[in-house]
Amino acid sequence: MTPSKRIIVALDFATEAEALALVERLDPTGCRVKVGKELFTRCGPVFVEKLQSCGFEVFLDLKFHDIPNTVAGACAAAADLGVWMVNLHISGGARMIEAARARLDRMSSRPLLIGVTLLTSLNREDLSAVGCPGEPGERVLALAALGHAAGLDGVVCSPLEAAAVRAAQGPDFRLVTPGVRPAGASLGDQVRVMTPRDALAAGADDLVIGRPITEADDPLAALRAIEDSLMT
Ligand SMILES: O=C(O)c1cc(=O)[nH]c(=O)n1[C@@H]1O[C@H](COP(=O)(O)O)[C@@H](O)[C@H]1O
Repeated sequence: MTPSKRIIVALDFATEAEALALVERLDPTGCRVKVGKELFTRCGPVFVEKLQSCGFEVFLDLKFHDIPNTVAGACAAAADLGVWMVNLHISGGARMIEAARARLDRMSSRPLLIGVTLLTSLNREDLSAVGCPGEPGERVLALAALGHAAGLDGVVCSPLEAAAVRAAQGPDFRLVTPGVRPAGASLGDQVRVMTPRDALAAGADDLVIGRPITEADDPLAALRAIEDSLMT
């Protein structure tokens, strides 16, 4: 796989027109795209199908978190939609993940099932405030282990935790990392971040990148600059 195919462009737009304006300039053989809560709530499955008909592999990022039966059904719906990757929150527990995986395994083809460990917008203080004292890295490692044992194909984590998760979970466990910022780029609400190049070096398989591309004056040039930074 070329380094550029490692990039998943987060289509966090308010309208289909804005998303399409960028997507029409992207090469589906060079990157993947992510549809998250905002765009999916506005445009729904029809927009995902439109992306797929243009040749894009779609990461459906709805971060399911509910009782096992409900999450299993939602994952089956994602599989029916034909998406490449779907995610859930590992904090929903082992039985929720096992139910999702079991339902997907009964289907003729299924998306990669990925679990969110700890949102990249959270730091130690945020964790403590919601009753989970301790280091973010420790919590990520524990959740990744739980998720792997319950049947996940991989996890979403910050690139800061990628090397430790890779060491603990082995080479075949997929590491999807948002919290990626080119040197000097605005962090926005992200807290646990690394540059694209450092994230890859730390062992990330997929780099999820949104605003550094979508909010750039020239999004395509921003994407190309990130791709170039991965080659050098
Ligand atoms: O699951 C995700 O994709 C995700 C998990 C996480 O912990 N942090 C995180 O930022 N994301 C998503 O990754 C994208 C990052 O976007 P930017 O911060 O604009 O690069 C957003 O669409 C988030 O919803």
